[in-house]
Amino acid sequence: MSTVGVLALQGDVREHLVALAETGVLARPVRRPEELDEVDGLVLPGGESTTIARLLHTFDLLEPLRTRIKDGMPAYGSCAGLVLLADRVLDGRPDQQQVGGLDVVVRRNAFGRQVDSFEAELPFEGLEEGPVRAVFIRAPWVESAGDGVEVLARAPESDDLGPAAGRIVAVRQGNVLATSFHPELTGDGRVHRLFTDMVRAAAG
Ligand SMILES: NC(=O)CC[C@H](N)C(=O)O
Repeated sequence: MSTVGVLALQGDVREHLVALAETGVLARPVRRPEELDEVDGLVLPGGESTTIARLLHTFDLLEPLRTRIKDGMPAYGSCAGLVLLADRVLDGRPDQQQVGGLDVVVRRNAFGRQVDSFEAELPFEGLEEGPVRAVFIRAPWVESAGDGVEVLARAPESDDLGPAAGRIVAVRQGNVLATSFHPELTGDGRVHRLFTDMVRAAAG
């Protein structure tokens, strides 16, 4: 059975552990480098990306995590997790250290300037059985994505969203998956299943 970790330094860790376990993998929290060594994939949860980045450094996890992702370990970042996985961040702290791995530019708290939180039904590339109910909470959007990045979902083209309309909110680049929104909060397991399928495929 595959073991999938949730980075458990800050944020909504428990909700991801539950959503992962429902896909049939062994789900466990990761706080130490030895725990990172034992997982086949890792979720970076929502929370506060500046706090998580600082704790990654304090807990000696930043370099090992970068290395594992570079070596092909599947990683899934939701909201703050997307911010951490992006190679570049706009509106982050000037000294913020990125995990990186995803060739995108992300704008932090981007939707927050329009609407602090909102929900929407979004068509999601590769997921059957209809749109995903997406919950956005002070969410980032992907400002631009490199050629190797697949766009999986966009914000609705709604006038209410102003400049946020149509923005990229879900992406995949090889072993790295990320969403601006929080599928762990809706009970719809399809995004977590997509990720654990990536983990099983990588494990062979
Ligand atoms: N719900 C969230 O994860 C919010 C993300 C947060 N605004 C950040 O930039 O870290």
